[in-house]
Amino acid sequence: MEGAAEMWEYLRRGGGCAVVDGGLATELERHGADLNDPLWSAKCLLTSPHLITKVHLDYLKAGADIITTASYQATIQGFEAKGFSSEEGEALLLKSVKIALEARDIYYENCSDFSRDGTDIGYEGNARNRPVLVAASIGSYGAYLADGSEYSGNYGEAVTLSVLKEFHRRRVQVLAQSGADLIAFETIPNKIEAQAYAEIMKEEDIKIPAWFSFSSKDGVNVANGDSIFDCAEIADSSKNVIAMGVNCTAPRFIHGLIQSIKKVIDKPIVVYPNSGETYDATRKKWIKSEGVIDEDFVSYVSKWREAGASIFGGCCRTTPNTIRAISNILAEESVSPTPN
Ligand SMILES: C[S+](C)CC[C@H](N)C(=O)O
Ligand SMILES: N[C@@H](CCS)C(=O)O
Ligand SMILES: [Zn+2]
Repeated sequence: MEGAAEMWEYLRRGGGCAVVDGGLATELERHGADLNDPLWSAKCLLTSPHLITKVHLDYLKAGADIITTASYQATIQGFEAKGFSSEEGEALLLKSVKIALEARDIYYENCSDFSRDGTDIGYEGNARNRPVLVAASIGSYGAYLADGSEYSGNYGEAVTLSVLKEFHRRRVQVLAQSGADLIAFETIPNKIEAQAYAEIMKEEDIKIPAWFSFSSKDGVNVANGDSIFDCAEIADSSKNVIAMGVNCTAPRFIHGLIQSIKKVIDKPIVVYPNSGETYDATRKKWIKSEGVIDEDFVSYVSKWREAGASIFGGCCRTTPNTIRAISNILAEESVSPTPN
């Protein structure tokens, strides 16, 4: 896949849309992983890679077309803080992609076993006429800080554009050569970090495409208050960016954000909200938001599609059940979108 045109074609082959997986860390925790660690879900790369494989497979079986790797909070700097060398850190980044690629192979193999002898082994949703994509996750600098800053985007004045570029550069280079199909820059809380990613991809002549996905706390701006229109312009002008959208944001904010993004870009729009709960970074726990009810957001997916989004999934506190429900709703609708 090279540019947004190929992404549109990929979507067309799936009836106009695609399904991303749901919360990876959420599922790792549900299966017993303790993520109370600065590496958060990336800790499982060290302690329980088999669980990561299982979660990828569960999402593929639930109908995900795109799976995201366990590298959200995997940074070379974070691994170094644990005593690893930079080479070992790079190897762990590559390991996150290898696990996802292997899960995809297992899934394909089981799908073809299913069609060969007709035995139902639980691999539903396998009537695909396009490949599963592996998206290498890159969490923001705020994710590395491990204090919930990906929901504030306030990094302080010392964290300039060039600081962010040097922080992210090597990880982008390593993941671009990992065998992943694309890079998912996730939970971006401000404009400067999107700018840093766009400049790195240009300067390093990154050959794989990427999506930019932002976090928001109000449905109007991105998390730190920067304009979503400005962020969309950065995404629009980067050749590598094949989709842009919003993740780990409360479902009630998604509709308005899609409408804003749609005003600026012609590229596919990706949305994968969280459950609407709030993250307590001190206790590393999710807390029910008071006074606001985010009903089960799966019922909003058709409206989001009408508003112009075409890639749907879930983020923190969503599960394979969420993804199965989204996949079923989209399969029922299946009409081709047109670029705006
Ligand atoms: C998307 S948040 C829930 C990831 C975890 C956070 N960066 C932390 O380390 O607490
Ligand atoms: N891909 C990450 C995003 C966290 S905001 C996860 O699902 O755990
Ligand atoms: Zn999330």
